[in-house]
Amino acid sequence: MTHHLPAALEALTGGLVVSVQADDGTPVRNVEVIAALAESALLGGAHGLRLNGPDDVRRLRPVTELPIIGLHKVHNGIRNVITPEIGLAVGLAEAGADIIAVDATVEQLGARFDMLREIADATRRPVMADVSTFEEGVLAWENGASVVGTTLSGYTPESRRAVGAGSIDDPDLRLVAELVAAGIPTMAEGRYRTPSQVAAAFDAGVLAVVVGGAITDPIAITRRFVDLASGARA
Ligand SMILES: CC(=O)N[C@H](C=O)[C@@H](O)[C@H](O)[C@H](O)COP(=O)(O)O
Repeated sequence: MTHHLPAALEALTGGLVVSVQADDGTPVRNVEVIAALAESALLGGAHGLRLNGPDDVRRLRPVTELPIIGLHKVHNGIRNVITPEIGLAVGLAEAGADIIAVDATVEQLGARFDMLREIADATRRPVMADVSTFEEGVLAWENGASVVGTTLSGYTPESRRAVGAGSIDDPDLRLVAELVAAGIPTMAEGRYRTPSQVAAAFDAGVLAVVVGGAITDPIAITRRFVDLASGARA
């Protein structure tokens, strides 16, 4: 395995990446609104952005030289799958993404983990493998991923079993620790909601942490406060 850390990942090391995404049909799902949120994140000191779809990547590319992780979500009827086709990955690279995020779950790839290396070769970009379990992280690392993200823990049948008694509301810091212990460059992503959770991931030795909804989803943020309002608790 030839594994050097690509420049775009060097640039993210020790940093916070802000994921700016919105579901179709929500008021935030507008390229200019996404751009405003992303630019705000950059003003706040984000070290990079994670963006869904070539339109958003293309809109933000001239705004920053910091790394952009691009992904292309496709709904498979049950959940969003992340960049399931090589053509979608190439589209993200052409739009200006520095790193391509790919769904690297057994649920999605089955035995086709070599697709990760094909995407890296076709795009000439490092691949971030979004995994849900430790085993998937190892497979992804052995098949050409440059970094592994804990993004999909809790979103596949395999990972829901593994999380078991742990709260599905919390980030999967156990998976983070396992990947780091195996010497795999790791991005902590998925359900990081508080600064202390982010600090815990850095303490565990991750390369970077990705925070999404806690910063960029006003609907989810509002809901969390509303749930604590006395009227809702009655
Ligand atoms: C599961 C899935 O499709 N995750 C997506 C991956 O890009 C995004 O919807 C998440 O917002 C992102 O991973 C950041 O996570 P959080 O928003 O929990 O901080």
